[in-house]
Amino acid sequence: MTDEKYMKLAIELAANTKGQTSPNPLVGAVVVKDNQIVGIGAHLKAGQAHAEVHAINMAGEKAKGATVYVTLEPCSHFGKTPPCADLLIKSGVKRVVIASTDPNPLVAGKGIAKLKEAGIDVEVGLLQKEADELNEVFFHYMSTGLPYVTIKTATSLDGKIATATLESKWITSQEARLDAHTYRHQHDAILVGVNTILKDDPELTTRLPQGGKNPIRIILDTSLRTPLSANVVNDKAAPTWIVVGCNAEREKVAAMEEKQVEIIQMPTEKIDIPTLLKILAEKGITSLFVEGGAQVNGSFIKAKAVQQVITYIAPKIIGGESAPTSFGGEGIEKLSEALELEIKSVEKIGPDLKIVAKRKST
Ligand SMILES: Nc1c(/N=C/[C@@H](O)[C@H](O)[C@H](O)COP(=O)(O)O)[nH]c(=O)[nH]c1=O
Ligand SMILES: [Zn+2]
Repeated sequence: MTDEKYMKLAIELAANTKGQTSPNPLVGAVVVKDNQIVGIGAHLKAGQAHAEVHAINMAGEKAKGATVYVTLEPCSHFGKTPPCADLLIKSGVKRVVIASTDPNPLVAGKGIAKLKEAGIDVEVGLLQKEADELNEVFFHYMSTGLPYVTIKTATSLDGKIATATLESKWITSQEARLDAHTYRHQHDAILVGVNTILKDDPELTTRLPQGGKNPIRIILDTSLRTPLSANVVNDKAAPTWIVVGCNAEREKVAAMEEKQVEIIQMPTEKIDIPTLLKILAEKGITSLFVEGGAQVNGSFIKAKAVQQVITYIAPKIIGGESAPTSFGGEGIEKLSEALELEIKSVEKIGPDLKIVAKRKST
């Protein structure tokens, strides 16, 4: 098998733990000796063993003189677990092939330097593009200190998210709605505006046939209009945080806290998205799934606080100039101010279309 084939396996191992490792990166490792795979591993959960540890443990004695393929530069600092670079040196591997270098300024290049000093043959950059894409959330969070934001919209062919009388259930198909739940599993938190709570009383949980992690539920609700009877307040299916302005009534705040809802009070009357993102990042949110509605989506676009937009389009025409579209707010005047993205994929999901678009990497 060529180097590429082993690195593809390591990337595959990492890709399959998506949604499990946050706030840590996705990492896969494969140990090969005399053209035989003698150990494989992936980082499974933050705080637990790194991918290299699982793979080297599985290889045992066979690690001596072996080649290790790892999707991210081995760590060289004492985090929750001892450094992988030291483990690789101790286990006597001969060669280490790395896809991505670590973006964390504290570690970048240190792991590679340690391995080279120990006389290990190190090669960097094999399938780096695929491996970097895998960790776009982790790299974004490390380099900006802010959560990676995905906005999901679901519209008719003519771009409406509801009729003029605000009926919206359902525009897209069951298959498309189910597909969106994969992103709920993969993101640390899901965010909607209070209008969605008042209109749909949603659960905002991950209901995939194969199961999945429920994201933390974040509600933007400046004057705390979320009813105490709402699903997200009572079902205890996941933590619920409600973001309010500084003028939210103290009694309402107290009543919500009584029900174990966490209230995030902004220092300003209105909710400022960039300030909110900093607060969420400090609370460990590395990825945020924004499911609208139009007003909330509009505020994220205005703040240019989005990395990925996922649009589901149903082959239906709703019409009506007052029927709402995906992005509310005042919008832009000049086309040159439009948020530029690039389309990454277009696919059919049941009768609907799914378009994934991403911000051009700056
Ligand atoms: N109206 C539609 C959607 N609407 C999305 C949100 O407005 C819903 O309140 C939210 O998905 C409900 O979450 P739940 O209670 O956890 O199921 N989303 C879609 O993909 N297609 C639609 O046609
Ligand atoms: Zn490590």
